[in-house]
Amino acid sequence: MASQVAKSLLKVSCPSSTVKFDTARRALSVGAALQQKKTLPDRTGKNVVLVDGVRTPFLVSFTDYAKMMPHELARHSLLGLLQKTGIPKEVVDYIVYGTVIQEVKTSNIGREAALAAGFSDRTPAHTVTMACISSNQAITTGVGMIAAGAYDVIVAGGVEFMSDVPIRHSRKMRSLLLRINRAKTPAQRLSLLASIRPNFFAPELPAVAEFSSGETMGHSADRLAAAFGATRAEQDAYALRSHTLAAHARDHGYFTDLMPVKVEGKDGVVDKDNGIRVSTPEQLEKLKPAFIKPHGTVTAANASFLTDGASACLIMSEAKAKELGLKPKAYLRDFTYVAQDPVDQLLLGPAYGIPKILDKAGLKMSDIDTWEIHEAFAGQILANLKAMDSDWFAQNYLGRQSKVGNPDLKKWNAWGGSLSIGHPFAATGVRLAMHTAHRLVREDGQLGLVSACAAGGQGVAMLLERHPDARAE
Ligand SMILES: CC(=O)SCCNC(=O)CCNC(=O)[C@H](O)C(C)(C)COP(=O)(O)OP(=O)(O)OC[C@H]1O[C@@H](n2cnc3c(N)ncnc32)[C@H](O)[C@@H]1OP(=O)(O)O
Repeated sequence: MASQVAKSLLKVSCPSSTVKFDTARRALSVGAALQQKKTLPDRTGKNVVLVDGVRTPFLVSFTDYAKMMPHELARHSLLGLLQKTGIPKEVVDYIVYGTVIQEVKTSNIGREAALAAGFSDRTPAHTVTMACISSNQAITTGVGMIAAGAYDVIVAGGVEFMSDVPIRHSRKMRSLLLRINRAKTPAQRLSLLASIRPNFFAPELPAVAEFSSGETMGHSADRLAAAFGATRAEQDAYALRSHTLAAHARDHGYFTDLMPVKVEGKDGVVDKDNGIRVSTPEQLEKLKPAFIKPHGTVTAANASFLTDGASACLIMSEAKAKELGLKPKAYLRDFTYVAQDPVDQLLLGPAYGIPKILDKAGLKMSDIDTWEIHEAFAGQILANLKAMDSDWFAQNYLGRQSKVGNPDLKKWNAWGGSLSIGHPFAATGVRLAMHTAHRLVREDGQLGLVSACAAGGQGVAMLLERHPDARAE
C-alpha cells in the first residue's frame, strides 16, 4: 500500500506551504455570514449544548506537576469548571471522565477526582478509555445519557499524567510474589525465594505503543509519513506553524479555557502551557530522528510531547441551560467514531472520520468554519490531509468516487494544536471542543469540526454549532 499511496500522492501540494502564520481572522460581516451559514438539525430531541469547558495548563511531563497525583490534576479541572460556570455542584447529575494510562490506585479516576473536588458522594462518576479520544468519548457518552433522558447535566473531561506511570515487576516476578503470598509454610516461601533469577528484576515500563503490533506511535507515524510522501521539511514546517499559531493565540489571550493551578510547594500558580516553543527552521533541521534511526523523519519537535494535563466541560439539554440561566457556547450536533487497520492506518482517524461526518450531515468541507484536528505528529496530520486529497485513497479505502478534498488551512488549527499546546492524551478532546467553541465566536463562524486519531486505529469526528448566546471572552 505504501508505495502506491506515495505514488498517487506525488502531485499533492504540501498543505503547509499554503499556510499563512497570520491568524487574524478575516472580517466578514456578522449578519451576512450567519445568514449564509447552515444550521444543523437536533438529533437528540434535547438540543444538547456545550455550556463551557476548562483545562489546566498543559505541561511537559516532569515539570511543575511532577509530584502531583493524576486525580489531583483532574480535581483542578472540575473545580475550575465550577468556578468558571458558577454552577453549584449539586446541579451535576453525572460525571464521565477519561484517562488512558491509569494510575492503579485510582482506576475510576472520575469518581476519585469528583470526591476530591467535594462533589456529593451521591453524584455517580465513571471513567472511560479510548486512547487519545477518551475525553471525546466522555463528551459523547454524556450526550447519549442526555438524549436517553437519563440525566440533564453532565460533566465530561479527561486527565493524563505522564510524569508518573505504573511500572510493573516482570511477569516472572509478579507470579513469584503472588505464589509467595499463597505459600503456607516458611519453607515453601524460602524455596520460592530461592528460585529468583536476575532477569526477574527487569521492570515492565508502559510504552506509548500499540498492543496488537508492539509498534510505538512514533514509529507508526514515521511509516505513515513515508507512505504518504510527507517529507521531513514539510513536517518541520507544519510543526513550526503549530508552535507559531499557539504562541500567537497565547499572547493574544485566546486561551480562555485555561484555569490556573496552585501546585503545593511552589510559589505562585501555573497559568500557562509550557511546551510552546517557536524555533527556527535551522534548529528543527538539526534534530535527529526520534523513532526510526537514522533515516526516519519524526523528531522531538515535529511530534507531540509527553504531557500532563486535565480538562472538563459542562454539557446539558438546552432547556436545562435556560432554566439555570446559563449561556451555552455551542450545540453538540453530531459525532461519529471510526476504526481501521491499526498497523498501516493507525493514525488516519481524521481521513476516515471527517468525510463520514460531513456526508452524514450533508455538508461540504467549505461549510466548516473552524477545524480543530488533533496533531499527534506533523507527519500524521500531513498524511491525513494528503489522504483526503487523493482520489486513489478515496476509491480504495473510503468507497468514494473521488477525493474528499482540501480544507481551508486558514481555518485549520488556527490557535496551534497538540504539537505545540501539548497532548495529555485523555484531556485533549475537551480542549479541541472548547477551542472550537471559542474560535467560532472569535472568528465569527457557525460550524466547527473536531477530529482526532487514537491508538487502536480508531478515530472520532464531531460537529459543533455556535450557540446564539455565545459571546467572546
Ligand atoms: C493518537 C496519538 O496522539 S499518538 C501520539 C502519542 N504521543 C506520543 O507518542 C508521544 C511522542 N513523543 C515522545 O515520545 C517524545 O516527546 C519524543 C521521544 C519524541 C522526544 O522525547 P525526548 O527525547 O525526551 O525529547 P526532548 O524534549 O529531550 O527533546 C529532544 C531534543 O529536541 C529538542 N526539541 C524538542 N522540541 C523542540 C522544538 N520545538 N524546537 C527545537 N528543538 C526542540 C530538545 O531541545 C532536545 O534537544 P537536545 O537533545 O539538544 O537537548
